Amino acid sequence: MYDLLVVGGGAMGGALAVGMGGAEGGPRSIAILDHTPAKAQAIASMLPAGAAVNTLEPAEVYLLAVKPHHMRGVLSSLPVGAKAISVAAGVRLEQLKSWAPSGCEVVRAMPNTACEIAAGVTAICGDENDGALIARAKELFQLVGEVFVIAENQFDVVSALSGSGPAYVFLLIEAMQEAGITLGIPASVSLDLARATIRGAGMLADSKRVDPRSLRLAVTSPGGMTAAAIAVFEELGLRHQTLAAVKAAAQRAQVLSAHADE
Ligand SMILES: NC(=O)C1=CN([C@@H]2O[C@H](COP(=O)(O)OP(=O)(O)OC[C@H]3O[C@@H](n4cnc5c(N)ncnc54)[C@H](OP(=O)(O)O)[C@@H]3O)[C@@H](O)[C@H]2O)C=CC1
Ligand SMILES: O=C(O)[C@@H]1CCC=N1
Repeated sequence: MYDLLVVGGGAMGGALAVGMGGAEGGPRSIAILDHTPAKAQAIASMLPAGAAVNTLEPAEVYLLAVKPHHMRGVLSSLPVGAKAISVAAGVRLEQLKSWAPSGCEVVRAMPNTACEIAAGVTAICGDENDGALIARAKELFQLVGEVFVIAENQFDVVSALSGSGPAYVFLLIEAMQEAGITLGIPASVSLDLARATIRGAGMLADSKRVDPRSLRLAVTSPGGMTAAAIAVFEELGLRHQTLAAVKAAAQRAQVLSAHADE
């Protein structure tokens, strides 16, 4: 029996398998199942104890990392009594449980792709009577970053913040690079500057653990360059845009949930 079987060797399943498989004290054996065997094999080859499999072989825990509309098919094929963790956006516990065979336990997790390098953030939720599986999910996801156990009614907003969040930061890196290029900096230098700046700012915010506003003010000399830039961001509505974007992502979760039922 495998300690963990990851179904779906795409962006998220791959990141989790690589992150968990490479972590000290992680699952001793990880199997990966994907529609495309070569994808599963590529992931397995990166792990000390990884195997690509072609069917749902016995496993202590099944980590389901397929798209929301594939979740019903995968859950209904699980063995009776299986323990499963779904990372699908939007798809609710009630739906997941209704598709799984009898005696299965299912909880939800919302990781992000930084789990691949053990710098992820994962939210977990489950029903009260699934405490043991919630605890196991917590152990697994703590191998690859920070974990928050939250109520399911907060899951869509949390998913929109930390699940999708890396993409917002990558968009900012792209935008900073493009600004540099437009203003005369070579593309590679501009990208290196943007990337290193985001890394340093993230690390500083994380290590200081203070209100990010105070970190911002420390950069923003009155009447200086940064103040000129921040004034433009505020005038163009960065905060409003961010709220609208996070809201759009959270609302999309409801559509994904409805489509998963079809
Ligand atoms: N990407 C991210 O940052 C995050 C994603 N998620 C969630 O993770 C899930 C996966 O997303 P993501 O990794 O981006 O998607 P991908 O499309 O990259 O990966 C999904 C993989 O699963 C395969 N697959 C689908 N059905 C089966 C099946 N029955 N058996 C075996 N393999 C199957 C797909 O193959 P094929 O392409 O041939 O269908 C594909 O390779 C989604 O539910 C998403 O909501 C959650 C948090 C963050
Ligand atoms: O975009 C998506 O739907 C998934 C969920 C969070 C990140 N990626």
